[in-house]
Amino acid sequence: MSGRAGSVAVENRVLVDAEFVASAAKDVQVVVSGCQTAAKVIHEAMVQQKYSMATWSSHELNPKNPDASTVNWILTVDLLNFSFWSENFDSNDTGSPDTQRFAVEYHGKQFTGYWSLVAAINRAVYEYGIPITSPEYWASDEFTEDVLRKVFASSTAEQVPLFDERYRVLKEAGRVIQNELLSQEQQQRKLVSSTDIFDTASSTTNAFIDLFITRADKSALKLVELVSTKFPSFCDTASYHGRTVHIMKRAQILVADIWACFQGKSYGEFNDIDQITMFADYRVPQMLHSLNCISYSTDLTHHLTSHLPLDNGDPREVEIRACSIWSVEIIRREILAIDPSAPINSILIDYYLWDTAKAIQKQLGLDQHSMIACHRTRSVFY
Ligand SMILES: Nc1nc2c(c(CN[C@H]3C=C[C@H](O)[C@@H]3O)cn2[C@@H]2O[C@H](COP(=O)(O)O)[C@@H](O)[C@H]2O)c(=O)[nH]1
Repeated sequence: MSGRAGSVAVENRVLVDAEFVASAAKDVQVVVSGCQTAAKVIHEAMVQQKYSMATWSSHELNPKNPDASTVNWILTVDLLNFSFWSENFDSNDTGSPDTQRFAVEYHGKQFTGYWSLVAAINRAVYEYGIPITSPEYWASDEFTEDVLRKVFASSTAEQVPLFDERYRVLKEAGRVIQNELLSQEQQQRKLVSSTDIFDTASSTTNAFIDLFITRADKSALKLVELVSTKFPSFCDTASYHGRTVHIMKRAQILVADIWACFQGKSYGEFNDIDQITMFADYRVPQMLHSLNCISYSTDLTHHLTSHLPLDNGDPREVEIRACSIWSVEIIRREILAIDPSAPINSILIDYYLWDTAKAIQKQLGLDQHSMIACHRTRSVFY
């Protein structure tokens, strides 16, 4: 499977590798019959709910009238979009701040999980006046651990997981963008005979747009490749059976969030967006398992229900993530077989499954008996 991007075909490594792992997996199986059944249910629900890329902006905390600065907002969120599950609190994964799991108070409400991150970013920008979405700020001496501690100030006993890694990821991203700007200016200087006509004042505000989105030339796969090559924290791969497999969860959701936020136009225009796969996090696999799209071995089931940790890169963790990607690909193909004109892709199927899992958590207060526990991997990749 390859995306046709501009003149050069960019191979869809994530999908090729997901199929490879699914065919070799021992502890996780993709249940094709379950995917076919789920495809009908998901398709009908998405039609009924009018679920589309516009749903992204309907979320309370997501930006409504996007402009160039919104790209930096999305970049910030998706650089930090990892590992919100609680080690010692909320063992039934209810998502409630009453369990004292990490929570952020914003606009008089408590947000946990992924939404605690978005609330923290919005609170920093709009209430604290901290320019936390500026790559120039990340690279500056003003941005210290104490500032980030204020950004992630918790309203419960638990602090944000992986605080040190979050600080390192932003600092690293600031340096990457600064270095990219520098080398671009040096190249441009070489091209210009005399520097007096060359405007050296480069704006880092739009640096990510100029250095990455523009260079990707409307190819989603190219943009995934660019960010995962330049930003180590986006380079989400694993070694499985001696082969490097590409998962690229945050690089792909970064592209998807830009596409959805700008509704496929402006900075969100990509000619191969349908090549982006499901985002291999820890929440959607739980939903796919409950829909019988993937199944776990007895040993793995016991491991998860016992809340035992699973290392990033453990073959079982790679199988959960890759089989989830492959099962959503089968669901996508099944929906298009039912309705070839359905305006869906793996992004929207994923968003729908994630939003639905969160709605179930909120309504039922997820307990171990209704859905299998999420796998517990501490990682900056998801
Ligand atoms: N596969 C997939 N994973 C996603 C998302 C999102 C947020 N997207 C929302 C924004 C706009 C869209 O409409 C979605 O509503 C976060 N995550 C991941 O989940 C985990 C957090 O879970 P919990 O601790 O329970 O909140 C963590 O790994 C995080 O990286 C998604 O959409 N798909």
